[in-house]
Amino acid sequence: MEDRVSEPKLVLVFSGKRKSGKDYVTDLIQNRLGSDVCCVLRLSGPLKHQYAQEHGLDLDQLLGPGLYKEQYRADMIRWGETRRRQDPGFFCRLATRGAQQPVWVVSDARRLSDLQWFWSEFPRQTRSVRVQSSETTRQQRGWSFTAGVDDAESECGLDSGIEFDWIISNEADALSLEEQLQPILKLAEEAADNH
Ligand SMILES: Nc1ncnc2c1ncn2[C@@H]1O[C@H](COP(=O)(O)OP(=O)(O)O)[C@@H](O)[C@H]1O
Ligand SMILES: C[C@@](O)(CCOP(=O)(O)OP(=O)(O)O)CC(=O)O
Repeated sequence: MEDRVSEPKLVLVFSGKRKSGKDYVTDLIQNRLGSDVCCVLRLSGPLKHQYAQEHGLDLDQLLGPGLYKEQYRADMIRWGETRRRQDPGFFCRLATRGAQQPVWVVSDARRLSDLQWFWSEFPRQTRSVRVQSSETTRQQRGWSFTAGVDDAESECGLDSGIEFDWIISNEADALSLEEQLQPILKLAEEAADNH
């Protein structure tokens, strides 16, 4: 267990394919709860930070949504996997260090080891959420299949074998996100009230 000033009351661990809308949905949750109550934690944050430093790259561009990140994605995946093999909780620990809000929203779990780390560190508080969109919708948002990325563990590691606590369908013709997120927001508000 880490040395922490305070433990989170609720940890919502999100996963989903590229352009399924993980950032969109997790930002929406944070906007609804407010940044005093809820922080969005990205496991890719410390990964990109360290990768940029070691390779002399522009961190801001790696953190952004543009093509720059995509040029380095396959190599970042390989680099991150080497790190995770030595220590599966490495990026989880770095990403959660210093988080003080009662509700943590982790926007980008990709592998079973990511989820296992949260289940093991915060067994009572952790809930898993999957964001799903069709390939057509993801294509409309700019996705196209890239070998070495979309067929790798980084994108497929949580495709099967997990019973997610919630599955959110992020599609124009699905129930509105407001409605789908209602039980999650209710749980988060209760967790924050008991803080
Ligand atoms: N429900 C939605 N309504 C409008 N735009 C959306 C919606 N979901 C996702 N998007 C847009 O699609 C793009 C990809 O979403 P993003 O959250 O970045 O995906 P991911 O983090 O899963 O790769 C972004 O430009 C985002 O604003
Ligand atoms: C090397 C990565 O961490 C890059 C992740 O970058 P983002 O989290 O920005 O990706 P998307 O939101 O899916 O576009 C992937 C990994 O395997 O760890």
